[in-house]
Amino acid sequence: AQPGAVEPVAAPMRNLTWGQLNFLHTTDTHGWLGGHFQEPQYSADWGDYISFTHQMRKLADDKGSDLLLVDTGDRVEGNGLFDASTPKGLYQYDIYAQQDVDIICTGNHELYQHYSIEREHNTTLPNFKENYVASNLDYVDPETGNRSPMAQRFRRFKTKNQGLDIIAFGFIFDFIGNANNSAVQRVEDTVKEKWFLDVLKEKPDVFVVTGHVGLRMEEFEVIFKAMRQANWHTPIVFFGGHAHVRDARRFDSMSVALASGRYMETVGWMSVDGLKKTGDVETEASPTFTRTYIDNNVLGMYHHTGLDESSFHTDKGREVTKMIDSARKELELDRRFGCAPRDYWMSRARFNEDGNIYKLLMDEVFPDIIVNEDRRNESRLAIMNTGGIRFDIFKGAFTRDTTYIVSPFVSEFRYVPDVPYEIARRIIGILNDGSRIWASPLLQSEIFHVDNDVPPRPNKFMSAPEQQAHPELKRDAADNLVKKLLTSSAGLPPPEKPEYMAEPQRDGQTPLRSQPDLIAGYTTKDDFGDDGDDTVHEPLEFYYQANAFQSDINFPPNHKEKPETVDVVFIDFIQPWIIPALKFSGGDYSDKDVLKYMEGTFTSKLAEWVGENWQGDC
Ligand SMILES: O=c1ccn([C@@H]2O[C@H](COP(=O)(O)O)[C@@H](O)[C@H]2O)c(=O)[nH]1
Repeated sequence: AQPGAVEPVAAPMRNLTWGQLNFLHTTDTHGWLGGHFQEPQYSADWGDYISFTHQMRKLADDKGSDLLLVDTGDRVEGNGLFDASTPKGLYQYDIYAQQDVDIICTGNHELYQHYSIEREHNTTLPNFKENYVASNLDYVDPETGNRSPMAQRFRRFKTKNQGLDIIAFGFIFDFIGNANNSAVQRVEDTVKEKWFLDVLKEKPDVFVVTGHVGLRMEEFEVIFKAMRQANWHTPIVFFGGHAHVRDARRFDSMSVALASGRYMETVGWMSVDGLKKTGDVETEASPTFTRTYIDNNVLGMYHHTGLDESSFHTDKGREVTKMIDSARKELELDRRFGCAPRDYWMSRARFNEDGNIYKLLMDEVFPDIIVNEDRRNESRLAIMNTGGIRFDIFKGAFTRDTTYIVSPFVSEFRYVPDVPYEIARRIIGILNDGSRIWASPLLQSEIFHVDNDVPPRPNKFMSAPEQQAHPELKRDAADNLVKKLLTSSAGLPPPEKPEYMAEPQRDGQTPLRSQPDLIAGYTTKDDFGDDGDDTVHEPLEFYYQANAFQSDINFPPNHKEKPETVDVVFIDFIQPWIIPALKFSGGDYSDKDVLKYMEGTFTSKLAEWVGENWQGDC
């Protein structure tokens, strides 16, 4: 682990089950190759992971089984190691490439910016060559406009020890926010293509579908159905991501899926037994599957390899730890901007209570930072999406690294000037509407006048991915909130607590037992049961948060008086929802009415604010 990281403590552990074919899975690492400095249970770095995979491959060789490494994208954006350099990723791509990943695909974060698509194409692709699979993603040459597959559409190979015949795919969900030097083909169209249908006629021992796709998203369903229609008898193992959660899903008796969390907190383990090898007598495979979510720390890695501090680490692993350490120093990631006076949580505190990160932004940060000198005296509503915040703030040093961990995006603030307050006040309620208005075709044609075939995106995409993945039961609670928001006079969350804020939610998590030696962490419940986490944890609390939050700035001091008009200021990422929400509120606005509000990104403004306001000791 990195120097300065807090040491992990031993915790009650569950063992891994090995099979014929085994997988280690990372996803949504978002630049956290240095591990977590303030959370010991996730403190292993990419160098430790390299030592771990080396030792696990040795174990596989000894057992005569096979081990494959899979990564399902979103390797970039979310940590100083990637975001703090100019250009972004100056050190990250090289550090990441020290790992031998057998199957790797692309996430949406590799595609938001023109620049990161170029890096994916000219760096990650050559680094991983035939291991990189892009089943529904094309690269568009910025000079010629020519479109060609980002990488091969599928990969066929034999495993090292048993010669198992594998066909692997690499999908991305139907993402539409990509820069124009890439093109994502809809999954439902891809599975109808001749090349795909031809591959399904083959009879490998296993299909491995990697995808930057949440396990409960429709895209995996579509792929599964298309595959089973063409091929009834081959086991299929899916590896997904994007939702930032630990999850496992059973599609049928021969097909399962695994998702392995986020931010290098989790290394996913999947084992498959009962496979039939090509050439075996013509009987059907009757595979069995196991899954484990490994907490990313060296004590767990020692446990699973049966090694210790003196025998576990490899020269290469140590070398990569040094690469990370020196990159962090070059980037001055430990440079302290201020000291957070307490913890601020994204979902471990209620939306409107002290200690909630959005409350901190609404009440303290936005009124200070959302200022355009020429319009300083105008009343304004400043709106941002909760998903724009990516991580909690822990009490103590707030560093250059923390800035990017909390806010990695390059988003700026825009505004629509002089909007009648009667219209503007409704926006926040509509952004947080938990009903299905955003999916309604009527709304699309009658209110938004959308004449192309791209419907308004569901408004839950403004919230944090972890929450987007939460199951249906939250919808009713969200609907109740919306009713209150829409009828409340300011369009702000009403003063009384909506029902769902009253008690913490723990779906996806099962309380285990309360033991004094347990540390708080994931207690996952998936289609396999509730014994998936390798470390037995005390459950974390989870409170549902709104999609977007709002600060009323420079309002008349007497709260009963309302301004005639306000500037509607918002983070640029949510413009696709702000304009429809304005229309829905009765305002005839379009993208043409949107102007830049001020210089600087939210990220840079947050760092400045911390520097000016959190100058205590830590
Ligand atoms: O510029 C951006 C990009 C993304 N977001 C938020 O992130 C999620 C998507 O996160 P994944 O890591 O891809 O799952 C998106 O829904 C937004 O909530 C953002 O706010 N700004």
